Amino acid sequence: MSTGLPNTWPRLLADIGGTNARFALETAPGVLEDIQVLPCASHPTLEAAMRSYLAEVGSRAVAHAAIGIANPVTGDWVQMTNHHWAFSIEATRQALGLTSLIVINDFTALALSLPHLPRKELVQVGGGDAISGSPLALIGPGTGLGVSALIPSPGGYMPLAGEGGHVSFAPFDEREAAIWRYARDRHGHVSAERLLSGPGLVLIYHALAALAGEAEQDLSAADITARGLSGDCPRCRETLDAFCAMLGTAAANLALTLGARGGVYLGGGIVPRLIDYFKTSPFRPRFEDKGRFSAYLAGIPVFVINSRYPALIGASAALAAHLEH
Ligand SMILES: Nc1ncnc2c1ncn2[C@@H]1O[C@H](COP(=O)(O)OP(=O)(O)OP(=O)(O)O)[C@@H](O)[C@H]1O
Repeated sequence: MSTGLPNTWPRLLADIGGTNARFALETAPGVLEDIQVLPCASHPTLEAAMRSYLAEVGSRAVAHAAIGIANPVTGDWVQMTNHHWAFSIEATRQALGLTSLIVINDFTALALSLPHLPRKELVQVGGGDAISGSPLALIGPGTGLGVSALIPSPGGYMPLAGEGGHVSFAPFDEREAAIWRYARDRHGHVSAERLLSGPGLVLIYHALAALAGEAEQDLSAADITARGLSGDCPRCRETLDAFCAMLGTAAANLALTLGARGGVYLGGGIVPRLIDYFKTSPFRPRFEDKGRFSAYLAGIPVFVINSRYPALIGASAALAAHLEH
């Protein structure tokens, strides 16, 4: 059934993370204009942020909108995992006078963008060629840890809508077992996201400082990165090395689970900020350190997504598919 007026432009696209909300107007297929990034904390609700953006860009009539958001989307009521925004999709659609509003997980949106990203915006970190017709895995640390994939099907790629950031963290060696114990003593269940995220960088730093019997400093994730990369703080550097190694384990686990010989894509806001260091960090050796499956993993290319607004491109693809059916 047609959803009505599918060719009405502009369309409103949004990518809502735990820290930032990114908005754009799509004025023709794949053409994004007026991209703005608003801190989520500056607005009491998503609807208020959307209204503020639309007012800012001039109140052009928008009929269709798509949102990728950092939480599971299981029905009409949406509750963010790492921020307090919560809303009804239908009430928001009506309040904003939209004909259609679709809401999908932000990493489902990011997965949908993968076939559309220019090669020059992907930084390959090891491995061989992608095997066409195979699944593409996606994992990305930011405020949280997003996970998704594209699975080939006769009708094209199908995106996964899972919550793979919340699987249990799997320590690889004694140091990681000690970090796991430190985290479990404070938080109970230790998910992968607990350590592989911006807050996770801080937690790993605290754990390593405590294990070394050092007084920890009050450092943010960005501070740890800056000091680790500049060489000013060996414990910060150890934190980055541990973080990248743990991400290698998590990415390889995902690749094995999915048979992702089409490649593993790394999204989120953290890895692109570390990109030069990341290429020679413990990430890739750890990715391949999987016993009898080391050769299998050695062939899989890893691509760091170095695009500015990739999830908006995925939201555009999701909306186009929705309006065509
Ligand atoms: N230079 C840096 N190095 C490492 N981490 C950083 C740096 N700058 C910011 N961060 C962390 O990155 C996280 C924000 O990630 P991102 O830019 O992906 O935002 P987001 O899209 O709002 O997050 P998400 O989609 O995961 O909810 C925050 O936890 C922040 O502390």
